[in-house]
Amino acid sequence: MTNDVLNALRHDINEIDSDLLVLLAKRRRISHGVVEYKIANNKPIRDEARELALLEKLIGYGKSLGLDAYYVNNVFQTILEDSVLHQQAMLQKNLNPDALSETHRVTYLGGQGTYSQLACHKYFSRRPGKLIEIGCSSFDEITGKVENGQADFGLLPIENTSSGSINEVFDLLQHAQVSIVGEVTHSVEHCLLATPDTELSQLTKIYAHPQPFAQCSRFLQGLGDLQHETCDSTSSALQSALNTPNSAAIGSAQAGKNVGLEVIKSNLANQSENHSRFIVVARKPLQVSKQIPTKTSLIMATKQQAGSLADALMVFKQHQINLVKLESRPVPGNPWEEVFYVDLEANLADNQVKHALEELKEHTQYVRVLGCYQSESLQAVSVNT
Ligand SMILES: O=C(O)C(=O)C[C@]1(C(=O)O)C=C[C@@H](O)C=C1
Repeated sequence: MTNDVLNALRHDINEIDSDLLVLLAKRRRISHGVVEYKIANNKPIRDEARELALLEKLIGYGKSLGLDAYYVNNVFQTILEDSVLHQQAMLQKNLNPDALSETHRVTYLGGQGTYSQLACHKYFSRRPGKLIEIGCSSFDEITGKVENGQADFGLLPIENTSSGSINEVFDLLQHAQVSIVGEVTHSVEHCLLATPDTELSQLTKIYAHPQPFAQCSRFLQGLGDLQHETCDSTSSALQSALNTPNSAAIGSAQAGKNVGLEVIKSNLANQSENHSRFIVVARKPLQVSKQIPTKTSLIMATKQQAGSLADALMVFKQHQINLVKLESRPVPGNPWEEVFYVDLEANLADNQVKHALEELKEHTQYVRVLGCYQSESLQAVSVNT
């Protein structure tokens, strides 16, 4: 094949890709039209029966065109997720017109190319308005900036599929004067990044934030006796690797590229599916529409007596509220006392949640609502392929 033939084929591919983008943008605009109908008629945003019917039809049609079911299903699940999340964000904007203004000042850990920045872009891409980003060097600084009004929103990583809960953030939520107003999940693809021409065998030191160190522990054990230096953020780890010969940092390929570091090894995480969930915090709580899946997060301290946690949890069962997370953390200054973080699959405005919170007071020393927000962990409909 000559170069000209290759160029002609690439030209055709480029044209098809552009056409696909035009169609995707058109589909999204039509989906925005549907949300107006759903607002006016008080219908749930998600229609799983419609999604299933759509996927089955598309998979069948795809087969007739020689496209396999797995491929068609994956492509359209992504399109549907985008459509649902956009519709939900529009609904929320409609319900809280003042909360999302023309510009959002958002603060997160680190800077360019960090996972926090990628998650921030993902979350705010669905919310119209200009984004002003403020990098911070600690979680305390993030909530501090939201509390004192220097930022409208803060983004905090709360859990990861490899390393579990991020305790520092749970502890911060005990006293920070902020409300959880959103969540976003982002896939984390850890790479070992070093200056050009550095070989794995030459490394003597690795820089990273404690979270990537924990999430890549198996890979790091396999490297033997290298020095590990923990950094405040991935951004500072990258800077250190840039300035120290025979060293590397752990971060995303994009973060490395931004500062001139190259990937010398990828897929470092213990689990191949490595995702982090971030919460979005603001000074004031938001209202969440009953037309979308919602989470309510609480913090509670049970009484110091036998069975009090079980009694507290029974309250949720009696009110048929699904509990999706339960985390315990020690109370600073009170050794052996624990507080519990609870995520409920429910809306604070629901009567059963109001009643449950009232009853919970009998079984706890205190309960505080941390926030009620749109749940972005969508469960894809399952299709027989
Ligand atoms: O058909 C609808 O009700 C839509 O809102 C559109 C759409 C889609 O993008 O195809 C989006 C969300 C629903 O869960 C189902 C389908």
